[in-house]
Amino acid sequence: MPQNSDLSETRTTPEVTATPDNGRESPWERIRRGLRPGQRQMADWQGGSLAVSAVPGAGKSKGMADAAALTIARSQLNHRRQLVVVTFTRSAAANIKVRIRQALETLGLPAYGFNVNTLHGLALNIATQHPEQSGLSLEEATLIAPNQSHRAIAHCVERWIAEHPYRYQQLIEGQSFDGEETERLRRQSVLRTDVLPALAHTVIHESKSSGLLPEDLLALAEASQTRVPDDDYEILAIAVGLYREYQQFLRSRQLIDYDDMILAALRVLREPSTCQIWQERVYAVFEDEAQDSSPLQSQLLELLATDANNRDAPPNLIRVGDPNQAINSTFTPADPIYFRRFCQHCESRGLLATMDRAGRSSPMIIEAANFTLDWVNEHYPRALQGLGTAIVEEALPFRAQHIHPVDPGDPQKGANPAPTGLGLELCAPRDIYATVGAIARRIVELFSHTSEPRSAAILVRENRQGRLIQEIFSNPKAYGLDCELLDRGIPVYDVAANERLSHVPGEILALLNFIDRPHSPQYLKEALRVLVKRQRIQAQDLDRLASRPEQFLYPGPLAPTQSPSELDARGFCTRLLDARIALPIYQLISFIAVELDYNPSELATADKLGERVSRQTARSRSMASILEVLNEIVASESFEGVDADRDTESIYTRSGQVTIVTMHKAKGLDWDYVFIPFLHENTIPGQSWVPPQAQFLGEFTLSEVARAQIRASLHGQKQFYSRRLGDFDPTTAIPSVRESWQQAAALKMAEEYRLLYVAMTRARRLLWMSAAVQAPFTWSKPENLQQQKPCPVFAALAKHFPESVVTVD
Ligand SMILES: Nc1ncnc2c1ncn2[C@@H]1O[C@H](COP(=O)(O)OP(=O)(O)OP(=O)(O)O)[C@@H](O)[C@H]1O
Repeated sequence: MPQNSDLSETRTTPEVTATPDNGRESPWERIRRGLRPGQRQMADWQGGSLAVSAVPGAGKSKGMADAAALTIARSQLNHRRQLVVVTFTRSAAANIKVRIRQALETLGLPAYGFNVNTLHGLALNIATQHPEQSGLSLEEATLIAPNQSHRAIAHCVERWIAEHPYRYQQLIEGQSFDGEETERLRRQSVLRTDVLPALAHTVIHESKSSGLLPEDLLALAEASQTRVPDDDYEILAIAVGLYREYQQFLRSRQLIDYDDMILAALRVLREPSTCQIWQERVYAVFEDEAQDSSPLQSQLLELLATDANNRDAPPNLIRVGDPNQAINSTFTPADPIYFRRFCQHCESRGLLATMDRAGRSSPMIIEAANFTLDWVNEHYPRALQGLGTAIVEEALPFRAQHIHPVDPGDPQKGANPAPTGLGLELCAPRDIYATVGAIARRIVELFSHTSEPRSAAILVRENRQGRLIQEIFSNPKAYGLDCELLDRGIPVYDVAANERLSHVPGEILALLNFIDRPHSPQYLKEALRVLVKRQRIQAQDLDRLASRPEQFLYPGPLAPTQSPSELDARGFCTRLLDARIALPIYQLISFIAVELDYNPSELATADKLGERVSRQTARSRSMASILEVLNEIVASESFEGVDADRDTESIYTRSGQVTIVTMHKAKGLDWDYVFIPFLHENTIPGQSWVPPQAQFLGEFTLSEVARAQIRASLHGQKQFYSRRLGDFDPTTAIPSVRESWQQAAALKMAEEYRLLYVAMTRARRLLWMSAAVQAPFTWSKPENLQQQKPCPVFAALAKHFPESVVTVD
């Protein structure tokens, strides 16, 4: 058990366990009695490691906050010795801080002895307090969060191409190549702007977040050369080159990324003297949303939670999470396998608490969620055929953990509320437009039959679906619908539309880059992408256009005739280039904003951006300085971030309102009525596919194969959850390209099903789900309807709960 050392300030211990003599219940007991069994296990924790595997709505934050307050009281924590609570987002951190304060107040204690942080906030704190050990000084370094089109990635791709002409040529030749010049240019464009940036982005993040240096990746690449016979391109060797170039670029520009911050904090903790200071300062660590942590982050927490005076003892660490709500594993290295293994490890020592009671939803909704989990786990192994039983078991989409309604006498008021309507309603409208009409009618019905405050949300898989719903709601007559949602004064809050403002600087930068260097295939393609996204030009083969900028923009008399959509795109691009000559440089931003058909708030954002750029470039107003400032704005992020003070949760879940939000963003929230439309097989679970323009490389994508190979190799390490991580063994099994692609497909499928599960478990009183008979093949062309198969789980639910199937017009 952790020891208290050097307490210069002491707290008055509340009545910790006993009932006071007067027979009245102590505040301590009151808090403890108000907890559910799994929450109580957390509250009674007195040291060592504990895994808490919770179901949706089980009360993870409530349990953690109360357990934190009781621990602070019991161990008399103070400013010098603290409990560190780690959450995934800033808003969750703010939320839990308030709850801990409230619980301490109930105990009659002042609000200190704890520190709530996000993982990155914590790492930054550690790293900047010891700049010599961490090698990190924020005064000199700039923090970046590179995405695939970030200049750091573009730079490393260009450098790699220059340094590796032979490998690059091999990629251009792909599976077969007849040497035709236009095709060569097209392939170059695809490699430069899509394939290699995606590979770089995936591999760098995956490796860095797992503590793998370029040398480690090189060892893996060398091992794979002898073991993976179908790897013609030696994908991991390419990845090593990209990773090295990226690191070099960051060093030369004094840039750091988020993984560097964790690594910097780890450097501090690897230094015995500073490690001692931190370990003495930290009494224990409580981690929320543990399923979303990367291996390196877990390593940091374990080190921090280790008792300075007894380093061989298990770390004083509670990790709370729900492996079934892991929905970041295909775009971050946070694979749910790590938290599951931690749970197994603790379970074998009797140190696993399970929070499987949840009061959020009506029993019918709980039944539907449990059914989904079982159905998917049962049918999913087919997707993993040929991968070996051990992998299949660990890679099942869900931990076999059912949600149970709360016990009688549960402290949560109104737990497991009575259902509204059927509780679960499933329907198959004739098409997507009829779907939106049916949702609108049902919402009007639901809101007009109650005077109670009720909230509703429509959860979509992607923003384009949300945009269409909003469009139909605003103008139902144009779609032949009679929908009175807005007439009734029911407000609709479209989360994506309100967040679109954050895209403004990036879009403007893309167009300015093109105006500055129109002959760069990369900048031309980025600009065309923005124009397609903003629906200013039609979707078309952008690589073909971008591979010969000169010919596309200024075709000579012998050039092939351009199609109407190409002509349109060209017209747009040349207009932008003319503006460069016709307008003063400082007016270009406003000009672009108008050309992109921004709405009033986007225009205002662009104006504000223009002002800032103009202020920062007052001394030398050249295109180069404008681009530099804009790049800085787009690329750098500060911790005191944009949304820090906005209580988005309460905006999203306001009663009387309908919120349109993606399933990803809905995580952690709940509504009385939840609508999940457009459940088709081609979106959930969808399919792994290779974009047609990249098929010359083969029937797989390089980035997904590399990710699967790195992960398989990491997962082979049995001690993965442990502090002894670091002895990376590249000789563990590396799957072939074919197997890796299959594993990538399985990972995606599992994640899609977990996403659906997260969406379903947001509902309190009514869960309405639908799969229209006619739906688009792709949501970039929603008007192209065709018969679509429902998502297999939807079909299974309809079969299993026939009484929930309703018909709509
Ligand atoms: N012991 C309890 N007493 C009273 N209310 C509780 C208790 N435990 C949980 N609740 C309530 O249950 C609801 C769900 O809790 P919470 O949001 O913490 O769940 P969660 O586990 O984080 O859910 P999810 O993982 O689905 O986001 C909250 O309204 C919370 O106040």
